[in-house]
Amino acid sequence: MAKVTIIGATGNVGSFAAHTISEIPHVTDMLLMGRPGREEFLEGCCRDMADSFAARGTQMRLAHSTRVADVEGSDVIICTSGMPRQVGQDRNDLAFENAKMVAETAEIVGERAPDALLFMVTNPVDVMTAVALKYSGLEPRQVFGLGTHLDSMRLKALIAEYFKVHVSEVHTRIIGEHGESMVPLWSATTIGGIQICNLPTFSGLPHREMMDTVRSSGQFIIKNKGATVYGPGEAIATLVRTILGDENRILTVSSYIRSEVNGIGDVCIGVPARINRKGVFPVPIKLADREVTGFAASVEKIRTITADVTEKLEQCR
Ligand SMILES: NC(=O)c1ccc[n+]([C@@H]2O[C@H](COP(=O)([O-])OP(=O)(O)OC[C@H]3O[C@@H](n4cnc5c(N)ncnc54)[C@H](O)[C@@H]3O)[C@@H](O)[C@H]2O)c1
Ligand SMILES: O=C(O)C[C@H](O)C(=O)O
Repeated sequence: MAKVTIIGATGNVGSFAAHTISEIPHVTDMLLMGRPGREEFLEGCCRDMADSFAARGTQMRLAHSTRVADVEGSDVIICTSGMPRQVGQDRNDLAFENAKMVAETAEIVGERAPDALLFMVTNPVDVMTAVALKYSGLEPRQVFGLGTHLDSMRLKALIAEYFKVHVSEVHTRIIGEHGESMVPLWSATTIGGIQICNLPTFSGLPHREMMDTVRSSGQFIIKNKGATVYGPGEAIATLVRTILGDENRILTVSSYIRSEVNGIGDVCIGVPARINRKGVFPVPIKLADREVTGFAASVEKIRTITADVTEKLEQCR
């Protein structure tokens, strides 16, 4: 039995995520939240969703609101509100504008729903996770972001296609920034449980091209259809299912690390974490030398942007 709130439910990602989450059996209540002035649109969303529930036989209480204070009683709060990037923009270009909204929202969430898990989707997601953690006052296990889970899914699909195997046979991870400096962990990539470097065909794998495709996927989709929706929506639902099912799966999300990755820490960034009903728990790992160099650079980049945004936020408060 759980209540899930989606802040930004009138947007592209929020509205599709609401629909995918409505298929999770643990969810008994869903609150769709939008900005003041969007009441009619939210009513329309609820009515439309109720029609789909009727077709599927889903039984769920559905409500809408434009007051963030109504998050009270939520088990999971997903923040998808904020500006998306336009063609040619980097996700980090959105940092300060979205941080203002995230800080304000997170403060209210911290006051009204101190036991909830706060799940950030808004970009740049690693920086927004840090801002949400700071301003909500919640514990690090309670605040996390979609991180490199979506990038890991994208890479997994490309590897499965290359080796002509089902995606469930592929385990792989991308860590670091959900952005240009992301780092693939080839050392942690397996197919059918066999390390990828022990497969003779590995030498022909177009690593660089695959990572170029993953890095540019968001931009490609935005250019062609305006927004990325289905991938993020399904990725969000996977995380919510993992939490509410208390599944203890290890997924790669943006989380506050102290020193879990080769002693590197004090940043919110994409890392493997065990996820259950209590929240998100980064798994201590030791990376190969080449991977550490890439990860350290990614951490440095995110730490610098986070510090800059936080300083600017403090100045305008
Ligand atoms: N982390 C990821 O993997 C991932 C994936 C997809 C999208 N995103 C991010 O999610 C966010 C939403 O993307 P979208 O395509 O749904 O955008 P969208 O424009 O369709 O929706 C944005 C929503 O946020 C609301 N909003 C915008 N500015 C706001 C503000 N200042 N205060 C309150 N609400 C505000 C809008 O009313 C709307 O409901 C973007 O930041 C986007 O980059 C992240
Ligand atoms: O690329 C974007 O801006 C949206 C999202 O982060 C994505 O990777 O799909």
